[in-house]
Amino acid sequence: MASLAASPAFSLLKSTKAITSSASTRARASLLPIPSKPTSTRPLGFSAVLDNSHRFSLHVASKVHHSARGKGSRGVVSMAKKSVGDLSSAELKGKKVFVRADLNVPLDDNQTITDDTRIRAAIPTIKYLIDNGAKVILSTHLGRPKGVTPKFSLAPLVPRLSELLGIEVKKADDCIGPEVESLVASLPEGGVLLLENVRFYKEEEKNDPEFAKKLASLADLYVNDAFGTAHRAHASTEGVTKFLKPSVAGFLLQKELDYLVGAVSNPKRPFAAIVGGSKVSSKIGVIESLLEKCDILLLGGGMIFTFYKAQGLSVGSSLVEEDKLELATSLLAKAKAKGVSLLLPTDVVVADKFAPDANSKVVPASGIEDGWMGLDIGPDSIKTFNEALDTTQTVIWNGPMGVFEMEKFAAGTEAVANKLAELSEKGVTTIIGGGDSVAAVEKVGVAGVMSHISTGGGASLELLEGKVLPGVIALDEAITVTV
Ligand SMILES: Nc1ncnc2c1ncn2[C@@H]1O[C@H](COP(=O)(O)OP(=O)(O)OP(=O)(O)O)[C@@H](O)[C@H]1O
Ligand SMILES: O=C(O)[C@H](O)COP(=O)(O)O
Repeated sequence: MASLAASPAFSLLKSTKAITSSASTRARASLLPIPSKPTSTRPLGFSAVLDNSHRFSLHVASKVHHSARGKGSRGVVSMAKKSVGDLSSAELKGKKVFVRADLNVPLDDNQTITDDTRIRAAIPTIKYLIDNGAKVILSTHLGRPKGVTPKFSLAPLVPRLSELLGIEVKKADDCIGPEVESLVASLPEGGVLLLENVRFYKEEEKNDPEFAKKLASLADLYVNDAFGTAHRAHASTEGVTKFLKPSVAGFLLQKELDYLVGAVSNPKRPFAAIVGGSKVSSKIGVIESLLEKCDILLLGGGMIFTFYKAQGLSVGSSLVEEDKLELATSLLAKAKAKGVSLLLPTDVVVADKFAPDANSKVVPASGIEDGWMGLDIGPDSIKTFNEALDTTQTVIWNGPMGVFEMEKFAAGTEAVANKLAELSEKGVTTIIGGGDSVAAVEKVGVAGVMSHISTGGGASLELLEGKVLPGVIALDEAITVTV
């Protein structure tokens, strides 16, 4: 951490506070005290805790009504989302269950699935329903079609789904209407019918109530397991819940919430966040939200040059968002005020052009010359990041450290992937928050050892920003009261 570490600016960024000092405060802050007299006017707010069984609970402050309690008494009303696992065999046997999954998988020009992660992730919920004698009506979107578009048909998904489920999955050519209704009527217990791409109807994305009602009319109850689409208020993710009860969360949705909300809001500490990617502008919300929760924040990727420039360093022709210099300064100040140890890379790999065959060299953060652009973090930074990560118990990662698509600039991203794999094997909770970081851990071949890899890009970013997802909030609550 040679030059930058020695600079006054850098030392200001380092926390002087013991890393664990705020842990208990933060844990307490995530509990809602039961008020001493009845109230219906508490401010709107959300917080999340993991209970002893590691189950995510969403606390909806605005909806809490309590009877009088003695002054000073504390308790928690847990409004966890009801899960498909809460439904017994008796409640499921013979029932038609509308399952919204996110099977929006990449297909190549031959209509071959190039990554089946999302299909595999949807299997536990479907299997649970099959094993309990339900009739599964499976729905998803694929791509962003404008009307009926053959290349976005779900037909290529059927063989893989059938193989993974070990049964012959039937497919409908539509997602509503008489043909679908008759296929549903002939569905046996334990059978699966895949409806055609729900986005073939523009009413889906418009969250049209009449369309939602038609989808709902096919089934007796609703399971949302489409985490990747939970940030969309669409007919099959949100509208349908108004017509189908119960409406519950699938196992994948539950797991995503457990990690991206539960483990992040109430982490084993020290808790580090690693944020990279191209631009600071697309990660402002995530950084601000994580600054409230983490002990260590490591920044990498193209966004670091905006931070460098804000500190008066030369950045050559590196990616810089000129209109975000003040924001970068304020984020650094915020980290300091919050006692978060924020580490910026102290050296970078620079290139003379944005190309795989560019000339490259390693320079200190303060040594980027005109005509050169930073495309990866350097070896000193990797070492310092690794040392910081060695102290942690929970790590969340979103966004690559460099232009990892080009071999010459992939070392920083691959080093983080390998470090997280090593930590995960030692029992540290490691969460990969979607997007390109997922591609990076897959490229390095360490995806299997991470505690959690999110199946949602936009949805995981929104959750990490602290937003409430429409597809989640619409589901039934399983209210438990703990005093
Ligand atoms: N120093 C850099 N200069 C320019 N681009 C960079 C740099 N470092 C990383 N990138 C690019 O940033 C892109 C990823 O940024 P993005 O903000 O989209 O991250 P993400 O959140 O992981 O991805 P997604 O948008 O898919 O969720 C990669 O394509 C990578 O090549
Ligand atoms: O791939 C995704 O992020 C989800 O399937 C959501 O797709 P969308 O961005 O087209 O809504």
